[in-house]
Amino acid sequence: MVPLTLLTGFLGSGKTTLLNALLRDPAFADCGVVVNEIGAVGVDQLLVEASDDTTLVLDGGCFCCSLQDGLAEAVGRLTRARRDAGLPPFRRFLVETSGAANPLPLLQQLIGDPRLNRRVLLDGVVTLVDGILGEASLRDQPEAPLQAAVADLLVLTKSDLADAAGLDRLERSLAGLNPSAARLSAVSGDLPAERLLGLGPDAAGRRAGRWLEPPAGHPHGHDHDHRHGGEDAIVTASVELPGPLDPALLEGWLEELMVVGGAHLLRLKGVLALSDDPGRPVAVHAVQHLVHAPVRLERWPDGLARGRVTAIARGLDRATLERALGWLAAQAGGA
Ligand SMILES: Nc1nc2c(ncn2[C@@H]2O[C@H](COP(=O)(O)OP(=O)(O)OP(=O)(O)O)[C@@H](O)[C@H]2O)c(=O)[nH]1
Repeated sequence: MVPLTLLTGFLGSGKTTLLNALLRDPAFADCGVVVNEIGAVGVDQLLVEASDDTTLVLDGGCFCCSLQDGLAEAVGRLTRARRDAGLPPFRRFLVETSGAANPLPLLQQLIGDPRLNRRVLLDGVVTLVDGILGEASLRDQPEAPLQAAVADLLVLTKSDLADAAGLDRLERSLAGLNPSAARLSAVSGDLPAERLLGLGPDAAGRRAGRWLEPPAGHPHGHDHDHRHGGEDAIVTASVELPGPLDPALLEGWLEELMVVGGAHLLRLKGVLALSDDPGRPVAVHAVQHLVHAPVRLERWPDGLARGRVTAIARGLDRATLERALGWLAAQAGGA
């Protein structure tokens, strides 16, 4: 399985700038690149500094609407072209979404489309947030809070131009929208490329702790009222699971959650012990109605001593989400 990093973020937030910086780093050698942008002419193709046989620009629409098969086809085409050219296989894929994209359909494709999930494994969603315009985008643009809510890593850009008070407000908004994502600042794509690797739960279990950062200094279940206030607010909840869970019980709980809250669930992530093999926890991952097959880890990840599940939803009452997670925690001997 080839790890795939999804780079998203609102228009002009610095995605192509970061992409180019990453492609110059040895950590991203042998990387296939897919760029999606809306518009008749692929401007970003001119901007992405990579050779033609590693990069594909899809400019006929957006992954989340008219180009629904686009990513699967692009990954397949790049892989075949690489093989036909006698080059070593790609070690990673980087996918840059269009700035106006809703990332949920793309995440669903990565989980549910066999043409993708047999070939690539999501190794993290990296969302860029403009240090100057980010707060306004989160408030005024429906896609921006979705992009932030599904991130594994949030990168604040343009801190060289933004004022400290504004950045602080933005940090707090982001912590509320997505308390379990790590946050970094980058100026013109300048960040340690290594920090973007291993953002998904790898089978060795070393890095799943990164995938599921503990909610950092922010109250659990915080409501966020970015534009979609009231019924459409983004809510989060996170629980610890001290003991193992019965596998059938977890399965039943996930099924029930999908029925009750699937349409509202932006992302559910968890690392937890099952009673059949508590020393080798499983990583669970769901986006809306789609649940990824649990990934069995070889050991407990660094930085994670007990199970944890985090959920982010939109348009679901916070108490309902907390109740659902609380019930699961209680089955695992938690509060
Ligand atoms: N000062 C400053 N400028 C930046 C930074 N990051 C990106 N930029 C500039 O911001 C502008 C937009 O950056 P891009 O990398 O094209 O942003 P994008 O997210 O790919 O844009 P779209 O493809 O239109 O969504 C460019 O002029 C960049 O040079 C930063 O950290 N500081």
